[in-house]
Amino acid sequence: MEGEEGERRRGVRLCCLCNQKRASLKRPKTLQHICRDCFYDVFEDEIHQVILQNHLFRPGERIAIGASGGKDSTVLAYVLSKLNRIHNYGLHLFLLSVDEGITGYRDDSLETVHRNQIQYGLPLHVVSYKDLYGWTMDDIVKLIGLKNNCTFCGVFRRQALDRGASLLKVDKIVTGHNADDIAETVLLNLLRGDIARLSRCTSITTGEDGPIPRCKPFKYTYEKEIVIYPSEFVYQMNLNHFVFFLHLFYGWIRSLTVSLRMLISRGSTTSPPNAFILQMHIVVLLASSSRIWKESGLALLCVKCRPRAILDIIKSGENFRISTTTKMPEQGTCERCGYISSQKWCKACVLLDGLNRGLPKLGIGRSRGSIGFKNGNESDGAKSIESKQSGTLDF
Ligand SMILES: Nc1ncnc2c1ncn2[C@@H]1O[C@H](COP(=O)(O)OP(=O)(O)OP(=O)(O)O)[C@@H](O)[C@H]1O
Repeated sequence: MEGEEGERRRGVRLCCLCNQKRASLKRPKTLQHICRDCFYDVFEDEIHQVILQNHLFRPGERIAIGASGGKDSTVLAYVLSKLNRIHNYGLHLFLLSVDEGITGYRDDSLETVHRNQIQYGLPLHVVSYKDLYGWTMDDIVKLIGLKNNCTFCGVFRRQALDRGASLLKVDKIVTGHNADDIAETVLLNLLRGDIARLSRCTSITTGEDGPIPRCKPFKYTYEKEIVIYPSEFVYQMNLNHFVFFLHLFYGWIRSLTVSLRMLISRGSTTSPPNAFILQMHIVVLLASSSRIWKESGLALLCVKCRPRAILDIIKSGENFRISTTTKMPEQGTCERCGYISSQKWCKACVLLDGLNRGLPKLGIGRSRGSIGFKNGNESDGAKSIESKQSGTLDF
């Protein structure tokens, strides 16, 4: 108490949650000035509440964490194993990584996943495009060139994660998609008029009718907070802060050089520069639509002053109601591999067929005209559920 009085007298701002310790950061989600301990507590507790309120898991379930080696999935693996331990969820957790075969990018991030396997004591399973499809992304880029290769990467990754998950016999897959990813996807789907995706991109659990459901425990977690959180590792492990930040700095420099290298060689579009280009496209699209600009674009840009903008966009996405007369794609299974598909062949099989026949562009773009709708009603306006990527949620 004396300490608190003393801090006050010295004009030090106290944490607005515990009112005892010195506030050391401004929380990006709420702009509250809080101390480090309270930040870690609220960060973890909010995710715990999201898991409980949405009944994401049941005791005894086997859960695969989609581990890309990036910040989101690394923090997800750490937080989920901690919550599982302290709240006795009773989950069996696994790390599942997809190696797309992108030299200088995925091989680097897989090193992180291998480190996480040891640090968190979680079993790791890696599935590769080379083993599953006979092609690496590097091979595909060589064949198809600079444009459109993200279609291959996205479609194959989605299916590869499902295939890896079924090998592990898991009940669910969790991914590190965060609130910013979801808000971005809502806006993209809105701008593209993609009703089918708009209706499901805000769901915390998707694919319940597919092979393995996918959950997003970070649905309401802000990316900026995920970036702040890792210093918890330092704190918990009593590591030397200098060494940690040196390591972090080294990581940034390394990803910057990889990004620049890929930008110069204009390699695979899964690279960070393309994510940046995509975001730039959104800004341009927002700028060209005055209404959206007013209602959400401006809010997005002013997210620093009005952090709720991200949650509001997610809420608007959740509140969308689809008219009952809108025809939605009919889900079935691929005649070739048995994967979910609204067409005769799933998108991965169409793409793979094109690659193997030396006609890689065969399956790119809308599937109209290539392989007809299963039930023959192609002209009804319903589009393939796997026909194109839309936002960061489709991977
Ligand atoms: N190669 C992969 N292997 C396994 N899971 C993946 C892979 N790529 C993406 N994911 C999953 O999808 C989520 C979102 O992927 P995205 O490509 O948008 O990366 P991100 O937003 O930078 O996330 P991260 O920081 O975890 O890489 C990741 O958090 C991860 O759970």
